[in-house]
Amino acid sequence: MNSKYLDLLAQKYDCEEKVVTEIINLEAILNLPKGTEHFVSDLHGEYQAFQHVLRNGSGNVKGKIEDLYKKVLTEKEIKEFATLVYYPEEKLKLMKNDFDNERELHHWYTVIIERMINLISYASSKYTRSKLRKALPDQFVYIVEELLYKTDEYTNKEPYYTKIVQQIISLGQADKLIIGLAYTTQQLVVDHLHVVGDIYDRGPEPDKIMDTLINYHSVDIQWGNHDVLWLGAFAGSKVCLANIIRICARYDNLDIIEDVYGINLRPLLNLAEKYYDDNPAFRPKRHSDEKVSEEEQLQITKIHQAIAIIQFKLESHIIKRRPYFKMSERLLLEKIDYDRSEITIHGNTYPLDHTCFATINPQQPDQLLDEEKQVMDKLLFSIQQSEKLARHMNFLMKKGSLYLKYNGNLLIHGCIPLDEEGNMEKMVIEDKTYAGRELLDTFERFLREAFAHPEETDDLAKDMVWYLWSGEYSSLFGKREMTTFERYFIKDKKTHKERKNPYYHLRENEEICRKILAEFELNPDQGHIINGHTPVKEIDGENPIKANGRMIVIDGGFSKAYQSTTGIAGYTLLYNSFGMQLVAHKHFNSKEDVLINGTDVLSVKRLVDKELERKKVLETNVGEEILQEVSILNSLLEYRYVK
Ligand SMILES: O=P(O)(O)OC[C@H]1O[C@](O)(COP(=O)(O)O)[C@@H](O)[C@@H]1O
Ligand SMILES: [Mn+2]
Repeated sequence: MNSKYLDLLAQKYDCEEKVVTEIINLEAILNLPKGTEHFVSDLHGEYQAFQHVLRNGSGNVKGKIEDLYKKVLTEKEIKEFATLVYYPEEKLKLMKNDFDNERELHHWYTVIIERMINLISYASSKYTRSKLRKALPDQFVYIVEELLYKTDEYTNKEPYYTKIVQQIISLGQADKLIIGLAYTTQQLVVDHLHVVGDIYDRGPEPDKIMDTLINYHSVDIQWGNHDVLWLGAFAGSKVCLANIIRICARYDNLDIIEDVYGINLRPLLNLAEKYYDDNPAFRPKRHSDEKVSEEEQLQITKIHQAIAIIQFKLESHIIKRRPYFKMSERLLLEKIDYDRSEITIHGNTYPLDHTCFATINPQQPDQLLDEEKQVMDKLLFSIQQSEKLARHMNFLMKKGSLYLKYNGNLLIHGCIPLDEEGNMEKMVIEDKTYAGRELLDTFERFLREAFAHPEETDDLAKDMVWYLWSGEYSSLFGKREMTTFERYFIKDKKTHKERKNPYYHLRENEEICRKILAEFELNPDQGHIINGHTPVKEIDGENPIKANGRMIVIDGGFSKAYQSTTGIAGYTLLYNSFGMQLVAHKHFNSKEDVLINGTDVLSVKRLVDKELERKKVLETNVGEEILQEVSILNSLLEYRYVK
């Protein structure tokens, strides 16, 4: 090993004992049980529902409480305790109303603090003390450690501990301590979080999800098609930008653009007011619980049309300059007979409804008006200036990838494009042919290049991001063509259908899944493909565990817009040292409902895989890294200290 490097390392480990201690520490960690991984996907801006799943660790918190207290507490007490761990601030407020006097309250504090300490002790039993220390509330580390590690064999210390707890209470610190301990528990029950794509779009609060993830102790993200659309927009792709604004208008979420990310929509509104009117095809989808005034709805409807038409024009430019995208069938504006108000697609002619083509010149239908160009320039300028969006997008890049190999599993939002025979589909990009893993790596390279050059708007990397959103061989889209235009303007529902990539029926087949795992150099006997993107229609009896357990689909639809078709409100997956469990979540009503009624939304847990022997850190990705560190430290020991 390079001696310069070892010299540098020796500055940190400046005596033999330090190196030896670290080696012993790392070796010990390798033999601990593997930490619990938590998989979620398709959050689609549903911050509240996501918070709940995160806070209860997909049922893990309640499970641990039950292990400890099933025999001593009633079901109601267990529910109350669990709710206190999920939402400590709010639940404390509610609980405190129940006590008639201070004495009763103090007694309750004493009991609860002891239970919480027990719970933490249990939940942290597979971690090192140092890891636990990092998870403890800063201001109480010393006190909590005293309480945690009390060995009271000789009962000498009993009064000492009782005194500590009483002091905390009488000094008015009990609430703070309980809140801190609740968050520590939440952190301990899940070691690492995987977000298998689609944080953005449809729901109202993707920004809050991003803030939560930024503050989360350990997370990775596999980008979803909606996430790359946002990345593309921020990175300079105008067509991606038009798309995100269109989707926000469609779902009545323009305040995300305007208020949350501070992007000025005034120029777009002015354009929209000038050329558009009311149009039933473009009215926003209402949030069930919110009322939009008629005036506001009309404004959104106009913006929605203005940005959709800009999007269709811009798409046409990309399709023309990238013939190898093979999307000429999507040059829809050119397939319109503007006099007859008809369109011919795939050889069939359909009447057009609810048209809004005031800015389109039939001779050159994809030409943007100067006003439209200016609006897009201003929007792009504004979006690239947004500090908050910059923070969120940089994090998405830093923690994200198109797919991830983690502890033997393949995590991917969309699909691996396949043909009907199950072969990896090929795509030619600038005269080179790619397929399978290589195609995905190429897509990711383009995305990173696009992000690194926000000043470019029309280069291949930028166009590629849009291809990832809607191209036939995109691993994120997974469908043959996106029929947005048809859904706005053509009645015939046949034209709305988006044909899925054969992957989506072939993934039921174990051999196919094994082949995909092998393509990614993963062990097909042990690995799983963990997929998001397509809602599992449990209502129709669809099983999220496919291909003899090799394939697990965890998009059950956090997205409210999709819950009526799925029948549930999302799947999540837990993978601990004993194996993998799939958790189905029922519809999440509200935080208030949980607080008052203790209704936990998760329902059935299903076993996916059981480990024959408890899995250790040694057998994980983290274990691999630790082994490398140990090897480096051994080199240092030899080079520097062993004479
Ligand atoms: O329901 P909407 O808003 O029309 O969106 C439909 C579009 O969303 C997509 O399903 C992509 O979003 P998902 O990744 O959530 O499936 C497209 O295939 C489709 O064109
Ligand atoms: Mn998706």
